[in-house]
Amino acid sequence: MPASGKSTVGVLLAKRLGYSFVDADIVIQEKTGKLLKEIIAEQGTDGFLKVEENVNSELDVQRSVIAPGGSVIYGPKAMKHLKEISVVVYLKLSYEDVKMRLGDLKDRGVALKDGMTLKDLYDERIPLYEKYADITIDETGKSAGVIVDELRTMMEHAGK
Ligand SMILES: Nc1ncnc2c1ncn2[C@@H]1O[C@H](COP(=O)(O)OP(=O)(O)O)[C@@H](O)[C@H]1O
Ligand SMILES: O=C(O)C1=C[C@@H](OP(=O)(O)O)[C@@H](O)[C@H](O)C1
Ligand SMILES: [Mg+2]
Repeated sequence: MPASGKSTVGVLLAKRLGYSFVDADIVIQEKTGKLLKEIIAEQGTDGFLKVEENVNSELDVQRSVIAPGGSVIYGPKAMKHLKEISVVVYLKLSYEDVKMRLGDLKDRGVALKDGMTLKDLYDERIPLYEKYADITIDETGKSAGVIVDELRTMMEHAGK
């Protein structure tokens, strides 16, 4: 989910593992020369999702932690690619915690279709995150440091 801590936890994990860190949102911005919210304003949510799916499908990295945007989950081509090249981690967070962390949805550029509430988005996405996850971590009440420690232990057993 947006604001579940992918970028925060991802960079800490990369440092601990001695890996590179790739934030797919930054790659999108570099490739398009635009802010995410500008892409959404100009091309709509569906247009943004296509750009995001294409960029994530083309990620060609090794020994890296990748933090994609939460909406990457809507792109089957991107998710197939990420499943092939990586261990996919689902950072599980309650609706209340997501809402509290997110703040201004428009400013953050969440891929919210017209008329959809954050709760609708949460309910729509949960089955998708569950479907694609290789590893799931319940983040409730855990600091980023604790989550990184748990992830490192789980990764050792994931074998990819
Ligand atoms: N384990 C955590 N506990 C509390 N707040 C967190 C935790 N991990 C991240 N955050 C905060 O949540 C917000 C969103 O984090 P971010 O890494 O940008 O998420 P994402 O990349 O998944 O959208 C930030 O303000 C960050 O400091
Ligand atoms: O989940 C979403 O709809 C989105 C999450 C954002 O990334 P984070 O998940 O890093 O916040 C970003 O990709 C885009 O603004 C859409
Ligand atoms: Mg992020």
